[in-house]
Amino acid sequence: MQSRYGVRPDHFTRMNTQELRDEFLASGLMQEGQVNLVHSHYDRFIFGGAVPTSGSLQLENDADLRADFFLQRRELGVLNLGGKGTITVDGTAYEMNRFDCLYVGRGSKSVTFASADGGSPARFYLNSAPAHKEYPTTRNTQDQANRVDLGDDEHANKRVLYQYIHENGIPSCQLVMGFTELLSGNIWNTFPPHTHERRMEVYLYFDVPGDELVMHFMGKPDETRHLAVRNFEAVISPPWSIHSGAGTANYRFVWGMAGENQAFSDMDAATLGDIR
Ligand SMILES: O=C(O)C(=O)C[C@H](O)C(=O)CO
Ligand SMILES: [Zn+2]
Repeated sequence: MQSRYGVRPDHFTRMNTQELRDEFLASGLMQEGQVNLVHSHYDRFIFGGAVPTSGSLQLENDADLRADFFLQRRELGVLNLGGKGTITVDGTAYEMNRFDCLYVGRGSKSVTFASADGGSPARFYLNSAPAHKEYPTTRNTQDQANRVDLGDDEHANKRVLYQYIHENGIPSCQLVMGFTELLSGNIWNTFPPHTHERRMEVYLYFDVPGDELVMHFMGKPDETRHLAVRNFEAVISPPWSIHSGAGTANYRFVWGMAGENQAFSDMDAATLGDIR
């Protein structure tokens, strides 16, 4: 598991492109036959990918957690972004179709991932945060997620949010998780942007076609920088940073948050006039 230690806003403005990418961008998360995890020290959020092919993969404990097992003091959210698969939690198997989400409660000792067809593997995207109590392990389909329609064609930001783990959905200690899809011909996400000093957030971009990319914007609203992001790359957003993107084509992205509260609407909106 890689560690990312975090940066102050005044330090952030002095970083060059490579330094920004090294600190905030995570690549290579979805490698076939592997589990790859990144541990951000913002809210101790762990994110990554598990792509089982011929055999199953285990969510292994990590020495950095000083725990007896990975979920001893943590909760986990998993979204399947690939082919059909199964997640087995302490002996109970959950069938996972594309866009099914599984919440796994604190205290679960064994979590394994498998694909129905290794040639078209499940691509499990994982978000985990420290947890103070156990909530039930729960699977929801895309139909069970809360749908929120945002944006309009005039601003090229028409998009649909699917909220799975949130205040009025699957209950959790602090994890909030779902994904957003841009409708055809639309390219902007989360613009005008916002910050939420109470929560950090990670975006994983996916279904970015071919060589297309998303220019992801971050920083305080009046000191923005950008990262060029490809398919299955994630960006860590510190609580003080906007998180927004414009693609050269349309795309989807998973958002996951942890921190002080779970109120999705607790955002400090930036106006277009604030952005520099
Ligand atoms: O398209 C959007 O707008 C989003 O998906 C916003 C994220 O969900 C977010 O930033 C929540 O804080
Ligand atoms: Zn946000």
